[in-house]
Amino acid sequence: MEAVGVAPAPVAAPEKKKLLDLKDPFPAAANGSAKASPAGKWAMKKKLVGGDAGYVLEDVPHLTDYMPHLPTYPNPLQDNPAYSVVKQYFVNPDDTVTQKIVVHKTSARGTHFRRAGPRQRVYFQSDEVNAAIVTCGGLCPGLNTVIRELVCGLYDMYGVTSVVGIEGGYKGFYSKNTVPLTPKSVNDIHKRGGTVLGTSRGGHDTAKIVDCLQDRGINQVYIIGGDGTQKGASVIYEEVRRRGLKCSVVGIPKTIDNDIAVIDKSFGFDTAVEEAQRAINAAHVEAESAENGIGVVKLMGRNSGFIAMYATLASRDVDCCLIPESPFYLEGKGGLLEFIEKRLKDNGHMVIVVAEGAGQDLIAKSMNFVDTQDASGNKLLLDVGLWLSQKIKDHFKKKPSFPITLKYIDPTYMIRAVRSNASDNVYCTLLAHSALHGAMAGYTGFTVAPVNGRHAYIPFYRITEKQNKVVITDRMWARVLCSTNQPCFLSHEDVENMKHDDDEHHLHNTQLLEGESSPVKDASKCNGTV
Ligand SMILES: Nc1ncnc2c1ncn2[C@@H]1O[C@H](COP(=O)(O)OP(=O)(O)O)[C@@H](O)[C@H]1O
Ligand SMILES: O=P(O)(O)OC[C@H]1O[C@](O)(COP(=O)(O)O)[C@@H](O)[C@@H]1O
Ligand SMILES: [Mg+2]
Repeated sequence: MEAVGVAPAPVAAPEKKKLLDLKDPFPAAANGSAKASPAGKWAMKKKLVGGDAGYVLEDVPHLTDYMPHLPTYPNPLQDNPAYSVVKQYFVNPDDTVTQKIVVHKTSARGTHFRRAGPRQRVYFQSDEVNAAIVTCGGLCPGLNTVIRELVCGLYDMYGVTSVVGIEGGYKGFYSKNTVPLTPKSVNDIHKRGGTVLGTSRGGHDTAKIVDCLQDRGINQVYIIGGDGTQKGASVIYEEVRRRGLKCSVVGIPKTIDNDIAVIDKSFGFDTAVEEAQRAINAAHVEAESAENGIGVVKLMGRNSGFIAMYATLASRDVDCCLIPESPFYLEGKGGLLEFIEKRLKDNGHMVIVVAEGAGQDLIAKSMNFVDTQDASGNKLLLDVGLWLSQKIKDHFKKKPSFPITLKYIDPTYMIRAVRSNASDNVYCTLLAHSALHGAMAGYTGFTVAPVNGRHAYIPFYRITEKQNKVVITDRMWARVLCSTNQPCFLSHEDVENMKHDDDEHHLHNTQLLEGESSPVKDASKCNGTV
């Protein structure tokens, strides 16, 4: 393997591989010795390793990057009867996971991530570990399962008995006492929605959080949360490294919005989509039973319309799905109101699913609204469901010969407050295990998640640099348009511009190959119904 970049500086790598940490600015510091300069100056550098045929490993940091002489120990799992029957239980140190699995014979091998899983040697002795777990941001089905499996996994697989919970999100590090977590105390929590630790927005104070880690001797911290949380975890890692602490900082991605880049899908998303079906069914039953019945359902999805899109595809009762990524308009030819009228004339009823982040520009314009933010800096949204329902009612009021019955259903918090379903539970278990295997093996500054079905350790910057969005020039959105037969609200010119804007996104975030076009791209007829 050869290094990509400049001025490679060899370091003692975890698995005796010749990994090269490029431009590593971190001098090895004694454990606990804080330095004066701010963490920002030590911002995370990429750790890239090149190989044959365009292979690149975007590796994650390791404690030995800045503490090169750490001792290692045999992994206690090798004596665990549950795992002794597993052939090749430990992950081969050379295993990496490819970001793209659709390739041509001439394609470069491209970006890879380090494969998650247990290593033959670990960097912590069982009785040395003091682990902490925190949950941040909005609720999501499966949070309790991840907490449970971290606690039980550390106990059962690594004999770790010191695990504490941080209550109420990031601010809990410096404003609350910790709660001890044991397999007994977490035994049943996966059967409940929410998070037993509590959560919050805002309150991230890097210095105070790392002071807490240092004061309490916490040397593994598991941070469960969405894009905002992972940004917070990244700066905590930088500060931990700057202070030269032996502490693995591990991110576990959470959000029902499914807006986290690179990863296959975030946990709880499936459960939320399933729960959304109940609201859509209700809307459909109500709509079907009334004269010109319209059911409007608002679903979560601040910046990304994945829940609305998947719930629509799963249901097949939806006539129109509106998401933040696809602008729409109400009045005139090709507009939503014209479409509603036509669908009601054809079918006598209809269901509209709208993601909460859709149409925000339209509402703001009609209300002269000033932007406000939540404690984490997320833009507070206007209620598109109420607004849309009112606009539809106003429109049909002007047509007394066309009476409608509209029911607005807002199940927003219901779809994220439920317990996780069976498949999310299994997913959460694997996530937790992958996370703790990584920490025990000395990796740090990473997020764990499946990439093309294989769990991988992903550097924080790849998770936080952009949000995952529905690509409306991609095949999946075309499937929605096809199933609902709704207008795509775009002119030929819009589609052309979008093709250009989405090209980079396509090649980066989807399995499309250079030069390959998606059906909607080709369907530039898309200024009416597709
Ligand atoms: N850029 C950032 N740097 C540090 N901390 C952040 C950043 N953005 C958000 N956070 C913190 O992460 C936590 C969760 O963020 P939030 O956006 O509310 O939810 P989510 O993590 O689900 O996206 C909050 O406590 C917030 O203060
Ligand atoms: O009202 P809250 O708790 O701030 O949450 C609302 C937001 O939380 C979400 O469910 C998820 O957001 P996060 O991933 O940032 O937690 C969004 O869909 C929604 O806009
Ligand atoms: Mg977020």
